[in-house]
Amino acid sequence: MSIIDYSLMYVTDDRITDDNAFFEILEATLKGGTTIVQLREKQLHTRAFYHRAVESKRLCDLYGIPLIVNDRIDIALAVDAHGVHIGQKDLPVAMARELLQANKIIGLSVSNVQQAHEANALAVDYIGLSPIFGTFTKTADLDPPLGIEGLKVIREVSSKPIVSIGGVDKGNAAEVMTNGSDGIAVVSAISKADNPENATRELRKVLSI
Ligand SMILES: Cc1ncc(COP(=O)(O)OP(=O)(O)O)c(N)n1
Ligand SMILES: Cc1nc(C(=O)O)sc1CCOP(=O)(O)O
Ligand SMILES: [Mg+2]
Repeated sequence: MSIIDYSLMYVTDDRITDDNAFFEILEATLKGGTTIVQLREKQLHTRAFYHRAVESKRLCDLYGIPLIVNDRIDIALAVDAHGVHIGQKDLPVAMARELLQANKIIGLSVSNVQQAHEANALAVDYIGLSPIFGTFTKTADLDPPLGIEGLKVIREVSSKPIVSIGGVDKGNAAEVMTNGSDGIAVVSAISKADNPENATRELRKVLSI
């Protein structure tokens, strides 16, 4: 697989129930230059999730941008996505790697130093540092924010690319990058923007990409 650019990950917003609005925002951020997309659905039943995945893959392919699927390895395989993002309570990484080909991306959530150490020995392509700041987007099962100090500590420990998530926006993205992140993952900074395409361009500017 070609080198993946983790610098700006758009994580889709599962609060958007209307498909037209959902795909309008996805296409806008692709036009604006998002570098990777994570399809994240926590409420949809499998069939509806699959349909969103099929259309998301079509759009991402059109713009030449990799698509990964949150939690659901079956759906990632079904649509030939570029990979998955899994958490500490999802399938173990070793099993995920067995189910996926060696060239698929696996991202793993890391919320403390011990998990960062453990991830070094796992077949993961990047770690999702979660959360870096407070967020209103995800309320259940959220660890305490690590902050910039936590990011610095995990940067020292981790041999993997770090993608920071949680409350990241154009006001703090530069600080997140200069303190050890290889990329940012955002929901609201794009999905709640008046103009998601411009918001994506502004984030790119802040990231100097
Ligand atoms: C880039 C990135 N990092 C962390 C997460 C969180 O994943 P997880 O812990 O599995 O929680 P859910 O997203 O499934 O609620 C992520 N999605 N992306
Ligand atoms: C999907 C997700 N996971 C998180 C974690 O810390 O595990 S925070 C989060 C949502 C991030 O949304 P926003 O960019 O709107 O703050
Ligand atoms: Mg998960």
